[in-house]
Amino acid sequence: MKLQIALDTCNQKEALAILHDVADFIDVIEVGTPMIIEYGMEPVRAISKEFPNKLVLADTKIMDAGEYEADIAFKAGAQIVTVMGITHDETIKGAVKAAKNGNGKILADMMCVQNLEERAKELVELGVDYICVHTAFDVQDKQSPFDSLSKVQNMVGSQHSAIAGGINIHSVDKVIPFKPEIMIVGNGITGQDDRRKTAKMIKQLLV
Ligand SMILES: O=C([C@H](O)CO)[C@H](O)[C@H](O)COP(=O)(O)O
Repeated sequence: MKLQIALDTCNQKEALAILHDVADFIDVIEVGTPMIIEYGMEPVRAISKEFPNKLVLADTKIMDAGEYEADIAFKAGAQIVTVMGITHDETIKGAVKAAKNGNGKILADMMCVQNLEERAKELVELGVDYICVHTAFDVQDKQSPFDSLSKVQNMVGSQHSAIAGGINIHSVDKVIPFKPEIMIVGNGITGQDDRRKTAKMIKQLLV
């Protein structure tokens, strides 16, 4: 199980400082969507250069122009790029093509997908590597991603599954029994007073 840190609401300097603090316990570094909206691919370039031994994920949440947009992120140094699972198959196929050309992987974000199991199966058949059940920031006070994880795993297996959305040290135990390939934690690490200690504790729970 890989631990992915989501860097959402920081600038590049802050992101690098957080990463130097916690990198020992992190497998995948996510340059989050808010960061990409504010700074483009620059943090992806800088972080992949600074941490060549970590996987870097660009949370582009691609909805259209799959090949063109995914290609931009792979060329900037990302090894994993995200696309919205709800979008057109043509967009998914384009992103998968860019991943093949860039020797990278695609993670599909299942936010807003209603037919979760059916769509997860289709996406893996289209060549998507990871299916991520995800509770959006904006609805985390009333929803959680935990129940969706087993549904996805029943269709595509744990090796293709990922989970995100409000996970923290107190809720990790709801994820561990399912052993998804990637568990994503944003504010549950970045928003803590002692980020290094929190990241270490979470990572220790995963192995
Ligand atoms: O993808 C995310 C969100 O949609 C904002 O772009 C977050 O990176 C993801 O939810 C993980 O962050 P936390 O919910 O703070 O753990």
